[in-house]
Amino acid sequence: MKEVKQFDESKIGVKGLVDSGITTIPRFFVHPPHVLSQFKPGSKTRPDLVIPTIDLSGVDSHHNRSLIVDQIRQACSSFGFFQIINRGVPMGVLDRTIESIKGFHEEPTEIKARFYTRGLGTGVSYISNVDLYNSKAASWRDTLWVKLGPKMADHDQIPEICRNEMIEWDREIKRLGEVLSGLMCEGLGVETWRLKEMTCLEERTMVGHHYPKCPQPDLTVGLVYHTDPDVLTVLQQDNVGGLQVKYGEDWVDVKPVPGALIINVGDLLQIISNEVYKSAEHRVLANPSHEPRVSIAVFFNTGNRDDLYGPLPELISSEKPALYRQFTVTDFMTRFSKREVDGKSLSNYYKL
Ligand SMILES: O=C(O)CCC(=O)C(=O)O
Ligand SMILES: [Fe+2]
Repeated sequence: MKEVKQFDESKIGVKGLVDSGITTIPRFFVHPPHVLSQFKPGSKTRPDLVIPTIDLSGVDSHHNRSLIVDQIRQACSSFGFFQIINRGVPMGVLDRTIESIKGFHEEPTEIKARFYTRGLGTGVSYISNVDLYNSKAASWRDTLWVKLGPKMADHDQIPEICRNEMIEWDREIKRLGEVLSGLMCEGLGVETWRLKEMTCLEERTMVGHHYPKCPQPDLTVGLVYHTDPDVLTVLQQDNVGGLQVKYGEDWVDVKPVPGALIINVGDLLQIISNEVYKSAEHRVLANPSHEPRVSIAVFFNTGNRDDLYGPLPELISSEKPALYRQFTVTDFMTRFSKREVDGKSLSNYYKL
C-alpha cells in the first residue's frame, strides 16, 4: 500500500517509471499466477477467428442498409465486437487524434502532473490506473480522461496539445454514434431513433490510453478483462496490437485494421436489448514492443441517469420474458465504481 501511494503521489505514471530506466516492474503491478496463466501466448487463444469488419459505405441506400443491419445484428449478438470501415470519418482526423494523445503522454512529467487527479470533477483527468486503490494489482498503462458531453470540459482545462483534436473528434464521434445506434436499433427491430430518444448517446466520455513498453510483460497486463459499463463504445487503436476479445472460453486478437474503428456493445445495451446483443469481455496484453501502444475510446452513456432503464417493452413477450429488472443508471454506476474493473457484474440486475 505504501508503494502504491508513493507511486500515485509521484504523479509520474507508468511512463515515468519506464523513463526512469527500471528493468523490473514494482511488485504491485505483478498479477496473480491464475490471471497470468490465462495471458500466456497460445493459451486459449483462437488465431483462426477474426471479429467481423463491416463496410458502412452505402448505408444511406435502402438495399445496402438492410445488408449492413444484418451484419451488425449478427456481430452484436455473437462477438459483441466489430470493426467498421468507410464510415465517413476522414483518415486525417483519426491520425491526428491518436498522434495528439501520444503527444500528451510524451509531455514532461511537470506538465502532465497538473492534470493528475482522481475523479472527473473538472472534466479532465490524467491518471495511472483508475482503480489503483481497489484492484488486486495495477496494470501497465496511463490514461487521459476527457468529458465530451452533454457538456464538454472547459476548453482551457483540456491539455493544449490535444485540445483542437478532441473538439474535432467529438464532432465526428457524435455523428457516428447516431448512425451506429440507428443501425443497432434496426437490428433489434425497433424504431431507428429509440436509443437516441432514451438519451443513450448523450453522455460521452473519452479516454486516451498509453501503454508504454513493459520490461516484464509476462508478469502484468495492459488492461484487465472487463466489459464496458456503457451503452456502446467506439474505440480506435494504433498499429501495435494487444487488444483481445473473449469468445466462448477463448480469446481472439483484435488485429489493427488501418483506418478502422472498433465498436463494442456495453452492459447497458445488453440489458436494454434483453440480451439479443452481448457485451463482450475484452482485455489488453502488457505491451512488449518498443513502440508505445496508444488507443482512444469514447463511451456513450445515458443522459438521464435517474430515469428507469431495463429491457425494451418491444423486446419482451411471453416467449421471451424480461431477463433484467429496471434500474437507474446512477445505481448501476455506483455499484460499478465500488468494485474492481475486471469481470462482468450484470448478475445484480438479473430478474430472478
Ligand atoms: O486500449 C484498448 O484497446 C481497450 C480500451 C478499453 O477497453 C477501455 O478503455 O474500456
Ligand atoms: Fe473496454
